[in-house]
Amino acid sequence: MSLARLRAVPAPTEEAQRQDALDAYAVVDTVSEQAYDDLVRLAATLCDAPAAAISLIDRDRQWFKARLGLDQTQTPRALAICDYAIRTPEQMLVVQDVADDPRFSTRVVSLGGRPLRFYAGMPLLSPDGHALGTICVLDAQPRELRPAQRAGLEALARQTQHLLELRRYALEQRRLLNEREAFAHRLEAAQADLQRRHEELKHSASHDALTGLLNRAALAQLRGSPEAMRELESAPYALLLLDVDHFKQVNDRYGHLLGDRALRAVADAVASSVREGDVAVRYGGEEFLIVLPATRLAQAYEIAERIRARVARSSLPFALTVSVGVAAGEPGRDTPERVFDRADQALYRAKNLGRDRVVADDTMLRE
Ligand SMILES: Nc1nc2c(ncn2[C@@H]2O[C@H](COP(=O)(O)OP(=O)(O)OP(=O)(O)O)[C@@H](O)[C@H]2O)c(=O)[nH]1
Repeated sequence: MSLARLRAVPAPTEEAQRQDALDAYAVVDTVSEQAYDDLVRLAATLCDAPAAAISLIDRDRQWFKARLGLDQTQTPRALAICDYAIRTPEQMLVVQDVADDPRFSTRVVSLGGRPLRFYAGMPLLSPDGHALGTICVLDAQPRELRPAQRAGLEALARQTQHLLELRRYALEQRRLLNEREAFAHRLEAAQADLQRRHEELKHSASHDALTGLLNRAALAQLRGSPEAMRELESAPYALLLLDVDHFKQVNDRYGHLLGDRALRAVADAVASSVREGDVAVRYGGEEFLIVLPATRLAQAYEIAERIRARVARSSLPFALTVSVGVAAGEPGRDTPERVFDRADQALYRAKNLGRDRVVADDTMLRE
């Protein structure tokens, strides 16, 4: 081989691809591993050499993944004979006497304090032919390799390549696994987000945005559910129909924002006065319907009074009052619509009697 060919420096793009190939193994600067150490020991024994190494040619240095009889863990690339070896990737580089060869300095590596004289390195290739480094044997005296030793060193180079491939395969598997896990997490998060949006949508379809109480659609759904109606009509129940007094004036005098605040105050008074299982609905603009299952008229009247008193005490910059009509239903006797009509008539009377009051329907007592 000519000197010129040995000196040929790889083109920058070729070198960049070679470096990428080496980086794909993520092996430089990793801890020592028994499998690589064993290959180096085998190389030294086979070639009857005091030193051997698996050398990887990194950007500006050679780094030894495994070494035997060598003092350094790495050297500058410019001093690395292995860097020459990888420029002829398909063949072994043998330097019988480094001291006789003007290309190399004997100070490149030191073998137990003695200068290097003999070098034989077989390039390690990636599957697409990029030379990553070498497996090499070294000696402090000039010499040659027997053909069987050359063949053995070539075989060990192939074994080193297999080891490196296994490493890359394991890394790739881990990367795919991580990717799959990340994807599964993203999917889970997206599903949770979808579920949350679904719940939000379901909530907003059945709740009034201003007050947080149920809306008319939810009431219609309740009315349409035979199961819910059976449950309601299994015991005496009551309905409250509540209307804010002179609410138009509130809006006109104080504006819609304060009007909205007043509606929220009424809703709060309602929500804090009913039990779990009661159904509070914003029925119209300033009208509320409260369904009280298993409740008799007198008890319902008390609840209505409590709501009325709480509204009157709410902290608003103006006085706010409500009128409430109360009616009760007997199972098997009154339809909910009939009870509703009675509550509505009671509310009408409350308004006519001067507002800010609760009026109970007494037709049941009279009938
Ligand atoms: N701020 C606000 N006002 C509303 C809302 N919904 C309905 N209103 C107003 O509520 C008022 C209801 O007025 P009316 O039905 O005339 O009754 P009122 O003024 O309360 O009088 P009485 O019921 O007879 O005491 C109207 O002015 C509506 O514009 C709302 O969501 N926010």
